[in-house]
Amino acid sequence: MSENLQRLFRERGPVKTIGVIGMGYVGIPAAVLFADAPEFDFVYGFQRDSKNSGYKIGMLNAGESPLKGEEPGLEDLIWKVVREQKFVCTADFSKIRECDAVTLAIQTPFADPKDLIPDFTPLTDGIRNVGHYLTPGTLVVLESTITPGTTMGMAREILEEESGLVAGVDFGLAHAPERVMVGRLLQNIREYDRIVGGIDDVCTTRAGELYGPILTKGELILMSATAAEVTKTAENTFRDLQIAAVNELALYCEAMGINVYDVRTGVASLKGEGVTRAILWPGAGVGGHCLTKDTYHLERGVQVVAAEPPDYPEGRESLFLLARGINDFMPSHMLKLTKDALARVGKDILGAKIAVLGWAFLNNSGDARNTPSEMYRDLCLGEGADVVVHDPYVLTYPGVPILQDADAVLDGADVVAILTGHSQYRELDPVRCCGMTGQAYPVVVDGRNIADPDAWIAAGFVYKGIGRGDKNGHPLV
Ligand SMILES: NC(=O)C1=CN([C@@H]2O[C@H](COP(=O)(O)OP(=O)(O)OC[C@H]3O[C@@H](n4cnc5c(N)ncnc54)[C@H](O)[C@@H]3O)[C@@H](O)[C@H]2O)C=CC1
Ligand SMILES: CC(=O)N[C@@H]1[C@@H](OP(=O)(O)OP(=O)(O)OC[C@H]2O[C@@H](n3ccc(=O)[nH]c3=O)[C@H](O)[C@@H]2O)O[C@H](C(=O)O)[C@@H](O)[C@@H]1O
Repeated sequence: MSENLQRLFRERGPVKTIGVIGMGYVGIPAAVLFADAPEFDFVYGFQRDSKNSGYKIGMLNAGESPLKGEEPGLEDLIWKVVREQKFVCTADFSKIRECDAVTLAIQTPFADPKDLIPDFTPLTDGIRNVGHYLTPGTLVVLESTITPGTTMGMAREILEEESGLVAGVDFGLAHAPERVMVGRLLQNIREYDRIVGGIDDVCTTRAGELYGPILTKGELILMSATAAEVTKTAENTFRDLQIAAVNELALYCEAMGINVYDVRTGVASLKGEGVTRAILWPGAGVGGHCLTKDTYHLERGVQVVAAEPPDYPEGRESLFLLARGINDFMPSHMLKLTKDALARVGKDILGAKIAVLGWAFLNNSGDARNTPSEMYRDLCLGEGADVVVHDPYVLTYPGVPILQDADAVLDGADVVAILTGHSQYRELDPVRCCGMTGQAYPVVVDGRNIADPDAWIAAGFVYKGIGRGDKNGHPLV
């Protein structure tokens, strides 16, 4: 069967014209890197002319980047490939007929973060478009983060239905997940190893020929399409698991009256040939666009792909889902630390003013997607507290006033809760902060190991810190 496809690839020759669908954080850098590679002749950037994103077409064709934030080298590269007439952005999907390879980098959000069912509508719309214009001998690659089983399942079915062609016989199909981080898009695509997985070996090889030319330090790692889908979701599932492990350790250390950071230093010191303990950092919770969803993609994937449920300890919850539960528990633990500290000075959380320092989910970032700070704020509001939020990078957030004036947030606060490890919070002067609160014994709850316990206790705070069992029961000064 794949001999036919091999023949078609041979007749077509090496990939020369590429189509990238979805001009976003993933599609734009990929498209211009393909366009800049001497191995390829021309790249179409396909972008639907939608209300929200249609503006990107004009910007890109003028050599400008529509992406927010600093992306070193990206705008120069866009300008270069546009000037050299190696790249054009278009909403004319019929140009797919001219492409030897088409990649799809379309968003795959969750319809409702609570139900964690992915909304593949934009992606299936894109796949349908590709199928409509698909010609024999073309390679189709899904780059979006997808539930394992999607390439071999939904994507293949739609492409075959729309084109009347057969995957693996008339056209190639593969998955090559993205690992880029906003802020270093070009560097990540060039330097990270690239997972490439075809629905069969012929497709995997062809897909490797597509990505090889844009890698500098990165190596190709070839596997099956489903293994590539599992790799992408598992790499974030494992990071979430590592964080959950150290969060659980922090809770134990608090209960045992010891300092989790001493333990962390000790554990991390165990190094040697093949010996490592990838112990990460405990904190107030796990936010972001990746770790908060990819575990659920993996869990759903095993239901889709496995003919039989996996063999697993009877009645035991998935370790990966338990890890998600522990990480999502950390804002509740921050609430418990808050209430315990207030009780130490005869106060109740009802009516207390809580100053939340940090809304972004990541230190020194303005990205607040799925931020644990929101979980903590909601819990405090549910207890009748008055919550004010400070963040130096997040300027607005739907339904939540975010202040950039720390003094205004600290003024009269009963509690100072540090939810994000922004560097500037390390510079806070506890004595001045205590004065700003105007309280006899204000509370500080440190979710990111930012505050020096002794300094804040000496300044008159009731201190609580995640994992700081050695300090959390300190005598009042
Ligand atoms: N942004 C990131 O840092 C990373 C993203 N990813 C994954 O890559 C995928 C893409 O993510 P982003 O680039 O961030 O999304 P994005 O939202 O920035 O870009 C998607 C683009 O596709 C366009 N689009 C949507 N439906 C379309 C259609 N039917 N036809 C043509 N264009 C269409 C949108 O208008 C938008 O311009 C997602 O699955 C995401 O999970 C993976 C790793 C990192
Ligand atoms: C392409 C992609 O999906 N990249 C992922 C991305 O993860 P993300 O942007 O979500 O950042 P992250 O550093 O994992 O942090 C996620 C959340 O976890 C928390 N976090 C992170 C590390 C840690 O030791 N403890 C902890 O509590 C952070 O505060 C944050 O709320 O960036 C990670 C990275 O930068 O290392 C990378 O490992 C992930 O695979």
